[in-house]
Amino acid sequence: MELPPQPASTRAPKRERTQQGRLASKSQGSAFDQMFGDSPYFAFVISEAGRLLACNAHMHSLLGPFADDVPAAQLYAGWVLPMLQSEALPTARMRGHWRGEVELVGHDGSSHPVTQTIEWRANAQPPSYLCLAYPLDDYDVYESRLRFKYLFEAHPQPMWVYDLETLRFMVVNAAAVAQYGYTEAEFLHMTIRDIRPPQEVERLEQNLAATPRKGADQSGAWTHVRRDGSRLKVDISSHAVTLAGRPCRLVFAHDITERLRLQAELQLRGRALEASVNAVVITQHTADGDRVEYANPAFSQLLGHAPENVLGQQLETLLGLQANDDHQQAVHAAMLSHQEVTLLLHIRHRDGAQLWTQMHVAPVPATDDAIGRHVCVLTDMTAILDYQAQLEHQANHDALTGLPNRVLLSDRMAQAITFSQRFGHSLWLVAIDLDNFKLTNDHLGHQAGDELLRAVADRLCACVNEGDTVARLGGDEFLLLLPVANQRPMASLLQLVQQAVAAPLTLAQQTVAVTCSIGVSVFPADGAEPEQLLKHADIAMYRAKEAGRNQVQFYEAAMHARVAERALIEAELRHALAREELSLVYQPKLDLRSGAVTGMEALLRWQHPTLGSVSPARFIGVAEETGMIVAIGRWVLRMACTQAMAWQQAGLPALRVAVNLSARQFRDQALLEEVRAALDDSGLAPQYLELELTESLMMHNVDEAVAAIENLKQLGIALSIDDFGTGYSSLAYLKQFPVDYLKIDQSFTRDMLDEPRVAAIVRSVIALGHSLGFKVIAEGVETAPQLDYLRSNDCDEIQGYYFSRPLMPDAFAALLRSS
Ligand SMILES: Nc1nc2c(ncn2[C@@H]2O[C@H](COP(=O)(O)O[C@H]3[C@@H](O)[C@H](n4cnc5c(=O)[nH]c(N)nc54)O[C@@H]3COP(=O)(O)O)[C@@H](O)[C@H]2O)c(=O)[nH]1
Repeated sequence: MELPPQPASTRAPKRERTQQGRLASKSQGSAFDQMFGDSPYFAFVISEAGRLLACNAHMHSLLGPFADDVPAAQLYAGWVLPMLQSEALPTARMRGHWRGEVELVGHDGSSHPVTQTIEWRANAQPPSYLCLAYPLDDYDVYESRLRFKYLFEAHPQPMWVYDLETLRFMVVNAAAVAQYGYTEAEFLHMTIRDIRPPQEVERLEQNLAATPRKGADQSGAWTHVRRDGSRLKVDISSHAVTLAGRPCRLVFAHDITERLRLQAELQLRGRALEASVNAVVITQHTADGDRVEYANPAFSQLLGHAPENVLGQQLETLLGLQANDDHQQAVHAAMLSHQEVTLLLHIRHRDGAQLWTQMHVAPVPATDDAIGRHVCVLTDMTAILDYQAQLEHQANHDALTGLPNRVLLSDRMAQAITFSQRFGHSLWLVAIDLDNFKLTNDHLGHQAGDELLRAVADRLCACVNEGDTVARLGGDEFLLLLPVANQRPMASLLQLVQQAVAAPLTLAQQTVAVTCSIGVSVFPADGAEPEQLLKHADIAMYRAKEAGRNQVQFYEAAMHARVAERALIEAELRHALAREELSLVYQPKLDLRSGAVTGMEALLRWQHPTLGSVSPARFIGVAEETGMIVAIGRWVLRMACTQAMAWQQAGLPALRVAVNLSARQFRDQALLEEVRAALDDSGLAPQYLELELTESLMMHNVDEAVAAIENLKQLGIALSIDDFGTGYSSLAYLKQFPVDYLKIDQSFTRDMLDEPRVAAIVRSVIALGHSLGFKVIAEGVETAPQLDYLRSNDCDEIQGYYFSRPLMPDAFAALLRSS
């Protein structure tokens, strides 16, 4: 019920009273007029909202006039209003009626103590309170005041009346005593200034100055001080009353300290929600889903919806969840679960972008069991999950080619083995290693090498089916994991892989073709464990390399022994130089026309304490692959020069010593300097040193080989092409090499008398060598017919067991002396 200011005390003109009478008739009908129109009592009707709906003529003439829609509060003295609000109307509403003494006031300020009954008429149109009041006699007044005193005293709301002129407290109730800590007696010696802090006194004075003597009801928030000095915030409502004939004000002081504290706290929490970087949304459960009741700015920002478009919307729609997909169902279940649930959701931004969010759903406890509201906190996990996915990808994939790496391959192998076991299929592991990749890398640069590896990766992927795995294990090693079901044509697949890898490509403006060596192990025949299968595929691949590269080898148990031997050789060879287990033997070369010894080839020997004499065929390849050949070759070069010089110094004929140069040595940047140093340190004149280079070594990168050979040649040494005929030589290139000798490979010498085709090759090589200005020497000459054939076909020199096996230095010196 409102407490509006009381209107000025003026009587209404007759016309208004008539209108007011009509107000009563309109609202309540003639029944009200018939019953109460002429009554000497006050009869009136109050609406539910506290407005005067009708009144009888007695009331209108004595207290009115009343305008339309008058607040009922205007009919009563100020002190009555709290009782009316807190007791009279609620009791009438609850029990049907209420009876008590109140004070009605006329517009002229006249006071009318009355006994009033209030009846709640729920069925009236509109539902309303019917109020009947009749004046009190003196005893009634005394009794009424007594009742008021009790009500005042016992009321839980702190109240007092103060004198408007002296500002002294005239009466205070027990609740005020409790709220402020003063005794009643203390209060009665105080003024209302005494409960104000100094800074509020001026405001009080201004307020009092503005308060008319019998002025309006007032309200406002004030700070008061208790007896102990502590402060409290109070909501004051003050009403003009007359006590002991003096103008006073009745004051209600409602302590709102706690309410303000809670408000401030709520404001703070509200601010925290608004400022939160996490999206917070409150939903209300309805028959058609959970609808947004509140959403903080972070929620709008997360999903790209304008804040005003979010309220009232279905949460699942805003999250962009598809009906009945897993995430939508998870949200739905969480909302019905009555529990706090945390979900990881794939949601959709308004622009369609997919986002990963963690959504914590907390139900807000409702008074009954019904599902009410939920507070949902959404944390954007997109960046962290993307980062995790990136890390996971990096951990499982090769950075250069993007192919699965060894880690992911292990996983896939384990899965594939399980799958193959379950369905009775076999599984092929195909280890692929590029042939001479190192050469490409060194000659064309790492960038070109990387490009080659990427191209090979793409080509391998193009060869296989979905469900196969192409992995890169590092360097130039690739692996295919191929489940074999339904008579898959594996032979043609391997052929396809070989062809795909070997197809020419342009790298660093050069056309390059790289072959590969392939090793295959098969599950379950070659092993049941991933590691074992990998190892066996690897062994087969090494076998393919050993067997001349560019071929496919399937794993066989016997290969294992070869691998073990290779590992042993490698381990022991590392110490061979330091332990002085290496030595050189020398095999003479003869001029076919004169029969004179023209020179000798230095050949390496390894005498191991337990392995015995280890043939170069067993260890040169290992030395080459591991890079040990560089140090060993340097030693051979120095030793051969020193020995040749020693023989010269010993008075033996000055002969040229030939030293084999491996591919690794040839590519070594320090080679030129090492040859120069070997000559300088030994004192051997350059024309007495010959380097034997293999054909394949020279043809790999012709331009670089030509440049390197020219540099060596400028030292004044001789050069020969070893094993000629076993590789591929372009005649166009051959012309460019400033070499001295072509050396016919011993396999041709061996077969030339038995195979006319080989004999024809030998004859062509001799002719070719001569046409290019080279001398031709045949190695591996073991018989007189071989020697005769070579001589009759104009070969220049020979080397072989027919004349001499490779000899120890002393034996070689003896041979020289005797020849
Ligand atoms: N990079 C280096 N390679 C070297 C060095 N020393 C040797 N080798 C290479 O090892 C391969 C095997 O050499 P080896 O066992 O010494 O065999 C050589 C001769 O003993 C053998 N030979 C000579 N005459 C005959 C014969 O009439 N019949 C026959 N069956 N074999 C014979 O031929 C090998 C010489 O070959 P080549 O070098 O091609 O002239 C071999 O490839 C060596 O090159 C070294 O220090 N560094």
